[in-house]
Amino acid sequence: MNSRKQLIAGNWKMFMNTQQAREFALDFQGRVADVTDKEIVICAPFTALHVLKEEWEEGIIHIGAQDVFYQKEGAYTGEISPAMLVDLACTYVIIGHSERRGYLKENDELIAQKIKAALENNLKPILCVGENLSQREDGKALSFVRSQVEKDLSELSSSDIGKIVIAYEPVWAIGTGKTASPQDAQEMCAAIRSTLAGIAGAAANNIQILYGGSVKADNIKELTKKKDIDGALVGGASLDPKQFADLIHNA
Ligand SMILES: O=C(CO)COP(=O)(O)O
Repeated sequence: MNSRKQLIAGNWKMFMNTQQAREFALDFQGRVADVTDKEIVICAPFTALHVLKEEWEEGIIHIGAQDVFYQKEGAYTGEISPAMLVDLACTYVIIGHSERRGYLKENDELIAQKIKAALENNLKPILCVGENLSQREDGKALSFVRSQVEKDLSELSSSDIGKIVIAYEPVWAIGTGKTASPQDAQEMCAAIRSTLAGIAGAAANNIQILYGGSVKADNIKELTKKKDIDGALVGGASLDPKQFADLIHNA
């Protein structure tokens, strides 16, 4: 038996200005007010976080950011510290998304530092891992993702590893309408769990592992039915309150 609750997180990426965020916030909260068996998170752009704090701070919807820096404060132009996110009522933060690894050249060492800093400030990291298409076609997906997990968690104690969330997001499935098959997604999430067990022991059993990549209201159920898939990290389908609420209800 495990104590894993389903977690459905939206990643708004670089969408939603403050007015759109407010309209979403007001509409969405009523649509999911009945959801008690799942955790719901919206990871908004930094510029919209204060709006979600104003609308949701007392509610059931958790607020998250999409990145964080690893220093407490200082001369780091353009960066945002973990404490600044806590000040904006964030409890989650996405770290190591493939778009940042790709466009911003973030490497495993930097990602490991960010995870450690987030945990020191009681922010729950959602660590994103996943292979690209050529790694999948070459049969290297499992070994690549396993090594990402090991490197990105290398700075952490076993008890800290127990506090994180992992999102398996195959790069080729993001924003493409191509979802990994439930079998392939399950195989990878099980491999991630066994890697976690290797480094953190029994804590691995309670770590939420999400799938991400073209998740929609009509394909979520077949994914979350799988034993090691504990929810989803959702991009495009989290931008519309009705669509995202339907997805959560179907999960
Ligand atoms: O990258 C993702 C979430 O972090 C997935 O995006 P899509 O759901 O738009 O494919």
